[in-house]
Amino acid sequence: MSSQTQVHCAPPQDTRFQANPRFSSAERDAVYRAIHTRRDVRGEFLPDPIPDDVLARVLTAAHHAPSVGFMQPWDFIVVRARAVRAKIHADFLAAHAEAEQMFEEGKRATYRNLKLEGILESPVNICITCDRSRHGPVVIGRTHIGAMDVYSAVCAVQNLWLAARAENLGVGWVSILHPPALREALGIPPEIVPIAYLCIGYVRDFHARPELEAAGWLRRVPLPELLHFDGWQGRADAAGERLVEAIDQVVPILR
Ligand SMILES: Cc1cc2c(cc1C)N(C[C@H](O)[C@H](O)[C@H](O)COP(=O)(O)O)c1[nH]c(=O)[nH]c(=O)c1N2
Repeated sequence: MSSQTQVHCAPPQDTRFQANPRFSSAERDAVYRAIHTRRDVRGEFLPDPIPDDVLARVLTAAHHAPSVGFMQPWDFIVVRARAVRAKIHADFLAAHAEAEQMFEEGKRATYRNLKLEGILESPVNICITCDRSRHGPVVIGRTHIGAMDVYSAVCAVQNLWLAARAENLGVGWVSILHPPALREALGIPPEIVPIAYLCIGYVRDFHARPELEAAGWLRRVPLPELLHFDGWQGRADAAGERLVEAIDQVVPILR
């Protein structure tokens, strides 16, 4: 990065980034609003450019994700060149046609008609990668579960996704790609793992519900169905029942 484009994201006098003050209820609600109104965006992108300061904040948010042993295994490939995006889009079309055949016959037409990427419509694509050998072979927290570095890179994806929502930017994750084609298009070295290919840009609209839910593909599973108490086979005691009742009272913002 050139010195002219240096980003000052959190100057010490800026109280927004002080560690200790408690969140006000308005700040808390803003965080939940970002979580509940974040959407996977495919077909709603506008071509408007993303200002550098906005993109800088979103990337800085991604870089401040948690990571195993503070490894920060990620890199960010910012893709604007249409020719590069066109290459990746061509691979998407090939993978998408293959994917269709993997579903049972009755679902193929529905799958074919789903919009599952915005590679060319969005002005910027970002590939987040994972350098599994960064800082050497032994990493605090990855000594016994080897995939922790990959999970860390996914945390960066989620930070980016939420920060983008707060900036009124849509993000769509495209994983219907052949990894070798992605590597080739972006010149990713063999030791680096591509984790997420993301389309990012301003949007006409954020859908109120996940598009796959609106299309009748899958529904959101009620949270109580996913709760287990004191073990996989555990049953709710009185405290568990109270928690389930409390969950029923949670009204996700704007839903
Ligand atoms: C790891 C991973 C991979 C993908 C996705 C997500 C994640 C987490 N999603 C987005 C996914 O379909 C979406 O998150 C869910 O449908 C829920 O919708 P909302 O994100 O809540 O709008 C996604 N969407 C899409 O249109 N094409 C894709 O290839 C992918 N791939």
